[in-house]
Amino acid sequence: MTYPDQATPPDGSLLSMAGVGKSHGRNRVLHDITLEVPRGQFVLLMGGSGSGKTTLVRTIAGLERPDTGTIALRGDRVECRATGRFVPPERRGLGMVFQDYALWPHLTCLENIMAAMPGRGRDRPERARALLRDVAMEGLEARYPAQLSGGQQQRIGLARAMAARPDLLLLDEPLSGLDVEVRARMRDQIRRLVRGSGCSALFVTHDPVDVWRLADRVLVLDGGRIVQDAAPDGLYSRPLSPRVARMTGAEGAFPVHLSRRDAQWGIVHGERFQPVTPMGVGREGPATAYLRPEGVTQASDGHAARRMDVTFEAGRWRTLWHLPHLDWSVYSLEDASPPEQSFLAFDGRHLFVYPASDVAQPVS
Ligand SMILES: Nc1ncnc2c1ncn2[C@@H]1O[C@H](COP(=O)(O)OP(=O)(O)OP(=O)(O)O)[C@@H](O)[C@H]1O
Repeated sequence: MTYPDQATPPDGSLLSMAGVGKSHGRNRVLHDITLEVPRGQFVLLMGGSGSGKTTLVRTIAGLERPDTGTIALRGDRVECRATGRFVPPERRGLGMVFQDYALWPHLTCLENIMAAMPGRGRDRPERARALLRDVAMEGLEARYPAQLSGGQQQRIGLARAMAARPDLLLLDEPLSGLDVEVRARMRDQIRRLVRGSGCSALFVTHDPVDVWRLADRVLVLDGGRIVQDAAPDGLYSRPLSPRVARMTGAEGAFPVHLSRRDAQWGIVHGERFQPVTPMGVGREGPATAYLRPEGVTQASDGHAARRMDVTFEAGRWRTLWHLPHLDWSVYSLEDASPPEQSFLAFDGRHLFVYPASDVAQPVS
């Protein structure tokens, strides 16, 4: 879909992209990206390495120009290849936080934040201090960037991005490179700041935890195309590709034969008909299955299984089982320490079946 050149984008959209395409030489990096982001929405952008996430964010920022299509912010065109219209990054009213977002080295933390505030209002130091408090950096206002840890620099980068009161914040892997604890804290701060300000965010990440903690909506990019656009619960209940299944905790890939019985899809294991959730497979035949631990329970009429490994995680036993007659290795989550031998049953709502050729690449 593309809008006629002078047409107004749909009402209420903060960001509107239509038919945006981009190539680097012969490498097509973005294909016909068409997207609306309303005000106040937190959008996650996920996808494998090289899927085009950074390029997409950079075209919205105006740091890179697409070859085709239009981009509008607040209803105004900022990029239109057909007319040549181009609004430079500094006039797009966006906040940006990138993984290696450089702070001005010769300015203190407080000065870095104040320098990003438009106008000359007398309340600037006070507002800058409030932002420092928001990112838990009070007391460090006189420090220079070189005197800060990576996580602290990233927090100042976030405060600086918010200083101009943007209505759209672009974040390109702002948490990568931070250790787990700092990452969790920073994630909470981003959530609080973005929610508190009412701005929209477009957040690039490889970390599935971000989906559950931050997103209103998730866009999955593959080969420069948006292949899934869903709320987190939709992503969980209907992962459209093996990659997304893996992002939501499923393991595979098990070769299976998909069958249909009484209008129900399933796989046949000996005498048993195991219901499944078919994803993009419309006929019987060879297929590939992915299973989530939430769909595995011990049951006396289940498949014989041998415990291979067990770890205690967040109050539960995450157990790896081997099922010899299926030759599947699957995880379960147990409330009590599991026995060495047991029987396992599967819940078809967590057992996803894809065309045989679809096998997930690593998530990152
Ligand atoms: N300046 C450039 N010149 C040539 N090719 C480029 C350039 N920038 C990006 N690419 C290519 O475009 C594709 C998409 O890159 P991009 O950085 O947008 O992916 P990504 O999804 O952000 O990846 P990652 O998760 O690894 O950061 C890749 O194949 C990359 O090699």
